[in-house]
Amino acid sequence: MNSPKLIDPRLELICAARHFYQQGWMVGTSGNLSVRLPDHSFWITASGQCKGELELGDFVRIYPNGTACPEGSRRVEKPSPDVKPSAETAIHQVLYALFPEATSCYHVHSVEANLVSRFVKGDTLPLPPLEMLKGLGVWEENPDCAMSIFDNHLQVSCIVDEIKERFRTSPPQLRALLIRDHGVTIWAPSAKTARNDIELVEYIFRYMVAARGVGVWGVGEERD
Ligand SMILES: CSCCC(=O)C(=O)COP(=O)(O)O
Ligand SMILES: [Zn+2]
Repeated sequence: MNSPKLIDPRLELICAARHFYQQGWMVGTSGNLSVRLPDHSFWITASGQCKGELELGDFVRIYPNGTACPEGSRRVEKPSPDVKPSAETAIHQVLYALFPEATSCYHVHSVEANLVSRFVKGDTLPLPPLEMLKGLGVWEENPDCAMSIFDNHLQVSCIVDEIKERFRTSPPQLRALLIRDHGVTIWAPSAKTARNDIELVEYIFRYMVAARGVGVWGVGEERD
């Protein structure tokens, strides 16, 4: 009997990135995706790669102490010295640390995410009570649901510190956060769920932008 073939988890990230690129959510080199392995290391997209054309060599494996696998070791998982992990690796790291059930973390940049991030000044974005929220685990009649928003900072470590601080004291309603004028990040228990969740949150953002355009009242605005 043949033993089942192990599928390289980077392949799923390559497919997801190509799909998001085609949607216009990972234009150019924007966004980053990671997948966590049973040993708690994770593969993350290398910095500055075109996300529509990723190959197996465009990933870096980060180990629990936060370092990439050392070159020259038997497990060379940094394809060459000039390949650097995503500049936003620390965001993936903090989310994996805060949410141990997460095995995938996806971050994309869409026009709609940036528009809705300006609908409010505060640190949460109320979401319209759409049926789609059920796909994100919100099973309530007329749900009062909001997504956490963080300010964008040039220093990624500042964004990380704010995520750590806020989520430690008040866990988010959804497995998602929005960085203002930047993009959304989701974390999920599987790659399949992560891809689904990105699609759903982007649908909700699109709806919110369209609803504003046709004057639907009160959608995604701060409540009094
Ligand atoms: C043009 S994208 C600017 C950096 C960023 O926000 C991003 O998501 C991609 O950075 P990476 O280092 O992961 O390529
Ligand atoms: Zn980004």
